[in-house]
Amino acid sequence: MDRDKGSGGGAGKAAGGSFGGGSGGGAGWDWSGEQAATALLTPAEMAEADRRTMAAGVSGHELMRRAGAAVARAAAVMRSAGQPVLVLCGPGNNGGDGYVAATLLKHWGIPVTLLCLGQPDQVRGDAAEAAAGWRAAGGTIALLDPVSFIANDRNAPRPLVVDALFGAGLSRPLDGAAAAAVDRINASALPVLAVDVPSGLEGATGRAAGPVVRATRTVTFARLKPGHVLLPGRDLCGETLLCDIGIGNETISDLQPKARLNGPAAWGRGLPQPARDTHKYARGAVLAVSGPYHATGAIRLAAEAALRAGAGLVSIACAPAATAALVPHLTAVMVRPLRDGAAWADLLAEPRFAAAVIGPGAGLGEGVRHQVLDLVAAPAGRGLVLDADALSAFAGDRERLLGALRQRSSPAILTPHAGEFRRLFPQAAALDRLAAARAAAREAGAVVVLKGSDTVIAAPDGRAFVNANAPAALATAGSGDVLAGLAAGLLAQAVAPFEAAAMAVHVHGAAGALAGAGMTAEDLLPAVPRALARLAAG
Ligand SMILES: NC(=O)C1=CN([C@@H]2O[C@H](COP(=O)(O)OP(=O)(O)OC[C@H]3O[C@@H](n4cnc5c(N)ncnc54)[C@H](O)[C@@H]3O)[C@@H](O)[C@H]2O)[C@@H](O)CC1
Ligand SMILES: [K+]
Repeated sequence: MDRDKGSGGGAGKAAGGSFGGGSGGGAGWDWSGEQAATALLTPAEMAEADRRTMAAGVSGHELMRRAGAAVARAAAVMRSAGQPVLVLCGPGNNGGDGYVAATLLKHWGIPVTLLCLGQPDQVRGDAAEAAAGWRAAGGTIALLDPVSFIANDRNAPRPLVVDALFGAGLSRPLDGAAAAAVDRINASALPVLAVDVPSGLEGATGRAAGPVVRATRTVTFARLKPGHVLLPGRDLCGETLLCDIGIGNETISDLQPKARLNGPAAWGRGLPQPARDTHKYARGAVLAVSGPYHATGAIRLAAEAALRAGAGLVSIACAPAATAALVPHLTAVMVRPLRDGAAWADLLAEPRFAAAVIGPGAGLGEGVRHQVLDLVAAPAGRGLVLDADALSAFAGDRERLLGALRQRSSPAILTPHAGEFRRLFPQAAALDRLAAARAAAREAGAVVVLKGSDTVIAAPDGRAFVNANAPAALATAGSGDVLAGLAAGLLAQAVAPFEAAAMAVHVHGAAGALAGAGMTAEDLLPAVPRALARLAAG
């Protein structure tokens, strides 16, 4: 199969490094178990998996046959009774899948029309063979005229559109006839089944630099790609169906992919469970640092979330003036008023605290910067979550924070939303979200949780989880404070920072789904134990 040609020159090279297979490509991630199913493959990695599968003896034609058959099955299920199917084929192997699907649908007695973008005699390799198969089955290939290919006539039958124009081989934004065709598809409001990715979408990033098909459903092969879960790609795909085309787990794990879909199957371990004979001191203590009197609510949310995540004890350190605002609203969480610098130093030196969280409601002054830097420099082994103001306070002095973070032996967790991220990592912010979080994590030597509906959790070595379980209702005041607290609570239980961050994000999303529409951050707190119970039950 002539795939290298259409893969933008990327075959054999993943963005940002060579494929694994021995030279430490994705060191630190075990791919031997069910985690292999959670890999998110870049189009370049997918093309390489395809090439290796072919080298192992499965022909390119056979791979295309399997992919096309999966598309045909999906189309047959999706169309309503009597509905015709309109298959739109592009010039590469994505179009090849379309020819195979059209041939099968015709065999099954389903009315199919096939239109081809560009000259059919320019189709090469396996796609040309698939086109020949379609012709041999009695099919005709007409040229796609972007102006007229979808009838305006309201009485004409409304077909199911199979979008096999461009897939993983997209090498530049769509323009000309391709762009016009995409615009026409989108304006038609017809149901669309996209092959691999909606045409125009970048599989590696979930972005589209030009026109892109808005699909109802997308069939993809072997593994999800980042573009299926990152926004806006996830929305443009509609419902995504993943189909096996016989690319083995071993082939994929040999590539040592650097991204996973976040969730229990991806972590390689479960959430921490208390031992039967444990006690509160053994479950890990969290130190949460409060802001001033008028801004104590945020740290209370974080502190209570840390307790619910399983920390044995949580103490909020605060200025004496803030005590009166905190105490009436707390029960299990303890309050530690700090009368002077000596008390702060004593607190930092207490070995009991396994993790700390600072930032929610903290304020932006030099005092906060000092507290943050003291915590960053705290004894090795203490986990640290920096959120909100703990990040924004360094907007004009970023190197001071990043330099200190890089000195840590165990990475801190940074949990910026897009605005905080831009302030701290202005250069990385121009990249796509996956690349941005990775660049920031590398620069800071920290785990970076770039928050959003498609939160990316990146480690300094380039590994990343992409999260997709967050309901829109999570975008509410105080929600991030709960997330920061969950991460601190997991760090306190000796979960490693990268996994703790990924678990916190997933639990946060699951709690949000349970709390439901109209929820507030307070509602998230009681939903956390319910989310944990569901996750524990599998
Ligand atoms: N494991 C795999 O890699 C498999 C891939 N398959 C299919 O093969 C597809 C990838 O095939 P290809 O690599 O041939 O790529 P595509 O079919 O996505 O597109 C490649 C062609 O489009 C042209 N092109 C790229 N961007 C363009 C633009 N903006 N405007 C106009 N022309 C443009 C290229 O020059 C090339 O001719 C996948 O998406 C999938 O559908 C399946 O057949 C099964 C297995
Ligand atoms: K497509």
